[in-house]
Amino acid sequence: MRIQQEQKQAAALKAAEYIRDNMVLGLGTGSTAYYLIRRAGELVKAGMRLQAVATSRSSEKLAEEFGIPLADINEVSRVDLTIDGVDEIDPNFEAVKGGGGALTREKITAYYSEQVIWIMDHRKQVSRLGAFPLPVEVLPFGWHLLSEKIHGLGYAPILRVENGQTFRTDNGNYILDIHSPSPAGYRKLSDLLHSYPGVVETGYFPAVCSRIIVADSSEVLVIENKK
Ligand SMILES: O=C[C@H](O)[C@H](O)[C@H](O)COP(=O)(O)O
Repeated sequence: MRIQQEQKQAAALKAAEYIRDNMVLGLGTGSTAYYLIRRAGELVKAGMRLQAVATSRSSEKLAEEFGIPLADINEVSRVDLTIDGVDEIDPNFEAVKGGGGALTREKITAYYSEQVIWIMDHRKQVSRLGAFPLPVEVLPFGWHLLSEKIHGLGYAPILRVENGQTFRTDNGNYILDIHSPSPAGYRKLSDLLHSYPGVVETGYFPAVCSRIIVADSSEVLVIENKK
């Protein structure tokens, strides 16, 4: 476990080398992004001028704790670089995100960022997406009918529960976690889900990253997305 945390930290520290003075920085969410936010705080303390936009309330709190100036995403004219974690990523840089429920804000921030770096320990790399269920953010209104509809298509959506309570995203919505019977099908499934009223966003991320940074027990690899 400790080794895994060290790998997350190593990937985050490498990614922090891409942060430049005066950047508007998108802060990801999760245990890997934690190390990045902490490092960004150190850079600010050392004199770097940064403005950050957070992909979740938890990352916003961390940014405050580490002294990183925050901006509302609706008040910035650009995001230069977003650094975030992933739950699974395949060799084509397609990813599943949203294990922490932050997928919608993460996707918006990633799409409008000049550059995106995904950081991870090597366990996140898979040959095909599918072992991690696809998180789907849905409106509470009508979620049950939507869930039945998805069930009727042959999937098994599970309403996310945390500490005995229905999980609520930072946007006040629910999460359905969907295991796919066809592991290669997350892109198709995501497109289909977008056609249903009540679906806010899915955790399937096309290859929007500029590069990924992967750490294992011996090295930290920077892999460029050349497409
Ligand atoms: O909603 C959460 C995010 O998508 C995270 O980036 C993802 O779950 C990875 O988190 P961690 O770095 O804790 O494994």
